[in-house]
Amino acid sequence: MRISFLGGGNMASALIGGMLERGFAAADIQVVELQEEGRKRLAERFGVRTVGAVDDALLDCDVLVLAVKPQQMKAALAPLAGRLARQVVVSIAAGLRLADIGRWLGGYARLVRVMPNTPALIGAGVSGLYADPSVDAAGRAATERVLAAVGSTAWIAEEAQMDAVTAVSGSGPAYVFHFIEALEAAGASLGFDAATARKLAIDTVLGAAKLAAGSDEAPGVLRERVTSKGGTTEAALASMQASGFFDTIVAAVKAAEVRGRELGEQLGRD
Ligand SMILES: NC(=O)C1=CN([C@@H]2O[C@H](COP(=O)(O)OP(=O)(O)OC[C@H]3O[C@@H](n4cnc5c(N)ncnc54)[C@H](OP(=O)(O)O)[C@@H]3O)[C@@H](O)[C@H]2O)C=CC1
Ligand SMILES: O=C(O)[C@@H]1CCC=N1
Repeated sequence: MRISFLGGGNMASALIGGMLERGFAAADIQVVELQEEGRKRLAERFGVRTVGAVDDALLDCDVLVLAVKPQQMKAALAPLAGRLARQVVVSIAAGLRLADIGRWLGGYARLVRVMPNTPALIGAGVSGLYADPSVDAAGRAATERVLAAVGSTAWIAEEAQMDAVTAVSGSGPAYVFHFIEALEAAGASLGFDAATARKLAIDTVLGAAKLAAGSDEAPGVLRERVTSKGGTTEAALASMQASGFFDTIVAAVKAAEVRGRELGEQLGRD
């Protein structure tokens, strides 16, 4: 299977790195990227073919992944209009709706909307996938093969729910990194050197996530197991509750979902 990327930034790099780790061949992957520096980095790091503008070789692929920022998409698709025939076009852009992408492509419906996340780089991503009803089983299978190589996948029933996927798992790693930053800062403020504070914070999140992933019990039950009556965790959780930690996270995810819908509506007017 040949895969081409339009845009070679953060997310394309995470996907390509994860795919190569899982046995995809560099010779089957191509990237069109505007930045010369970006092209050099991709070629050196991954050994993939990079070009500065769309060419026929780039379009000779089974799956074309659209990995430019939502605001860049319409302009980036202009050179592709009327040149696609068999490729499954997979957009990973936040917010953008398939109908608008299809229109910008001059009327093309073999489209799948996917929301991956950056842990794809180490094969630990999770992606939500939504296919235009006109995409056949082979097109869905090809898309799933790419994303399953870099993590778990879930087909989403309604395109409108893709903004919620974006808010929960697409942006989600940033929330977790922010939590790690806070735990690390707390450790440092309690006197640990930087390296020790970081190790304690990261290994705690890693261990807790692994425990939750491997357990039949809900995270809330696992939380209760840490929380001894009258102990230290209880004091911390009471402090979190008093400052609205849980509601803050829920509100943040909702803000991301709203922003995704806004992006789709605003950019789709073009
Ligand atoms: N980062 C993440 O965690 C996730 C991102 N996404 C989605 O992935 C997409 C890419 O995000 P991300 O990788 O973070 O963004 P980046 O800005 O890192 O990558 C986009 C790259 O595409 C380049 N580019 C812009 N226009 C064109 C063009 N016409 N042809 C070729 N290359 C072009 C950009 O160049 P320049 O720098 O000059 O603009 C940039 O290098 C977005 O739509 C985002 O919503 C989805 C899931 C997670
Ligand atoms: O922040 C963003 O808009 C993109 C989409 C999900 C993660 N990053």
